Parts: sequence; structure tokens; C-alpha cells
Amino acid sequence: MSAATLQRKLSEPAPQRAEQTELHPELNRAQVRFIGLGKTYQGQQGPVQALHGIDLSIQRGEVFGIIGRSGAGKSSLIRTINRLEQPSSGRVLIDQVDIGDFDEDRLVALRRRIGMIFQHFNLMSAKTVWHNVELPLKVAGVPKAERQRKVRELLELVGLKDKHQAYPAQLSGGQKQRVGIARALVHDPEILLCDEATSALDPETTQSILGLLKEINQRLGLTIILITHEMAVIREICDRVVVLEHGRIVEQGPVWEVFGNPQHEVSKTLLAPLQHGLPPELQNRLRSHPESSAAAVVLSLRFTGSSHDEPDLAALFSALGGRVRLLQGGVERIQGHALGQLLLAVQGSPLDAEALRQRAGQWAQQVEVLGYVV
Ligand SMILES: Nc1ncnc2c1ncn2[C@@H]1O[C@H](COP(=O)(O)OP(=O)(O)OP(=O)(O)O)[C@@H](O)[C@H]1O
Repeated sequence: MSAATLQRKLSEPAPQRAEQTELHPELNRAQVRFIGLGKTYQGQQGPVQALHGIDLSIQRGEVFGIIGRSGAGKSSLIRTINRLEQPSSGRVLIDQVDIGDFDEDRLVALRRRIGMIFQHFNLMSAKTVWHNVELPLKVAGVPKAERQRKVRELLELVGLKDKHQAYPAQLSGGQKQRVGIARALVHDPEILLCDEATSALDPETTQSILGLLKEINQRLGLTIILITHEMAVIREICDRVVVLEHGRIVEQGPVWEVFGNPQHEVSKTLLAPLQHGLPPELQNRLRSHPESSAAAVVLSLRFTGSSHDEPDLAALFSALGGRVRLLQGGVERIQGHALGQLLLAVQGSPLDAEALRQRAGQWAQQVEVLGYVV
């Protein structure tokens, strides 16, 4: 893309997403389409079936999120798009072309159309920012003048114009990811794959990187497909989301629909932290079923203000039985009403989860069982 073209694209109004995803939903318009996709690895203890019969379409210009618990098959799925993983069965179509039998030359060309960024940035530590971004252009045999123009444009786009001589060790995490994004864009890709791209960043830096990705998506019309364990990232920038569990799709749809009313147990568990403000460390340990008899039931108690009394915690804890830990919470008084939420982990109670929920309901106006932790 020339400087003039990039400039023009940046000054164009954002494409109307409704046109792209709602008015033209026909499968044959999908930019990425998985048909009956399966992936089996030969593990040390025998075959591991990571993906089973995945049928999924991603439209041009979408920001598409893939979520699921650890080992659900997210990386395996995303890596079949640029053939870093070869499917064991089924097909992947990019713009209606089956990439299954591409030879090396066609794969190289395909990978230039599909940029990728990673959690740990994958920068070359001995090279400056400039040379990190320039390298894939050199490898592709792009003439020097064009390389220079391109690198300059991209560093400007990602806001790192002044850092071109810095080495990765001299950059913050967010700046390193900006270099990763610039490098991923050198061949003007149509698709950007993001594998936990913000997972190593603090919340503020995550916001700025998400802002940049959104801008690239809207201004350059790039399709973005991302994996993350941070549900807030999906809520922030994705149009649609798919939930994987044990290599299968268990739920998919527009983010507002899936997040507003998750149907599957796994989606409910993954999304519970957003709704209940669980700390991330606890969120990662939360399970929808008790995995051992030592598992604690995690309860959310909401105080909606309809009672004037603050909860009597000693009475509540003793009514629940077992060992009750306060995970997080707070109750404040607004105009004389007690409002707030408590997250409790109850272990070794004679009551089961449903009985605990009912018992806690004598103290709080809304009680939910969020899951189990060991
Ligand atoms: N090279 C491999 N050899 C054997 N098994 C593998 C290999 N790569 C992945 N797996 C297995 O395939 C399954 C899916 O793995 P994958 O990495 O796709 O899941 P994931 O959802 O991305 O997990 P995470 O969130 O932990 O990164 C897991 O059971 C994993 O152990």
C-alpha cells in the first residue's frame, strides 16, 4: 500500500459493519470458512483430538473472538487459518479457496495475506524497532526505498515514530506489541490473527492496544480474529464470539447476545467474572462442576438495597456451615439502604450448592452459585 493509499484509507469513514455482517451473511461471502474441521495430535499417551467437526464462518471486516477454557482448541483452530497447523480432517476456505492442498509457494503468499501477533510479541531482541518491522519486507525481496516508506508509515500508524532506533528491551510491553502489530501489517494483510495479544499487558495498556486494533479494523477494513482469556477484551472490541469446549463449538453469536444471555454452562462460567467482578486469578480456577470432594462452592450474594440492615456475617457464615471464606466484596449504604455484593467460597458444608443458595437467600436479595474452586 502506498503512503497515499494508506493516508486515503485512514481518512475514509469507517465501513458500515451492518453492511458487512448482517446484510450479506451468505456463507459463500465468508472470508474464512471452516467446514467439518478436525485436528488430532499424536500425543505421548496416544492421539489427542483437539478439534471435532468445526463448522464456522467469519465475515470480511469482522472482529471475531474465540473463547474457551484452557485446552479447548482455540490455538489449534486459529493456527489452521494460516496453516501453522494442518487440519486432520475437513477444510479451511479463505475467500472460497480451499487452502488444504497449497504448496510451499502458495502458503508463503497466503501467510503474507494473514498477519499474526502473539502474547510475547516474538520480536528479535538484537534488532531495533525499525529493523524488526523491516525484516519481513527484506525477506520478501522488497526494494529498499519501498521498505523505508512502508516502515515509516507503519511506525507512524502504531504511534512509534520516535522509537525507531530503540531495541525491544528499551520498550514497554504496550510498545513491544505495537511493534508486533506494525510487523504483522507489512504486507497489507486482509486478516490479522491475535493469539492472546493483550494477555501480558496491564489494563491501561490493554485498552490502548485494543483502541489501535479497533482503528486498524475500522479504517483499513482488516478482519481481526482473536483468542483471549480476557472476557473484557471480547466485550470491548468483538462483533461476534464463538465458545469452544473440548474441541467443539458450544455457543456462538453476536457478543451482546452471548454475553447478555449465555446459554451453555461453559459460557456462563467464563462470563461469570464479568457479571460478578471476580478477580482474574479466581476466574481461571472457576469450574462449572466440582472436580473433587474438596471443591468449594462459590456464591455471589447481592444486596440490592431493599433491606435496611447490613448483613449479619457471623449468622450467615454459621448458617452456611463448613469453612466459609470471603473472596471479595463490600456493602455500602446509600440513602440508608445496604447495597453491594459478597463473593463467598464454602467448603465442606453439609449443604449442597442449591441448598446453600437457598440458605444464603435469607440474608441477600439475589444469590447465585457461580461455580466451584479447589
Ligand atoms: N503439538 C501438540 N501435541 C499434542 N497435543 C497437543 C499439541 N498441541 C495442542 N495439543 C492438545 O490439543 C488440545 C487443544 O490445545 P490448544 O492449544 O488448541 O487449546 P487452547 O484452547 O488454545 O488452550 P490454551 O488456552 O491453554 O492455550 C489440548 O488438549 C492440547 O493439550
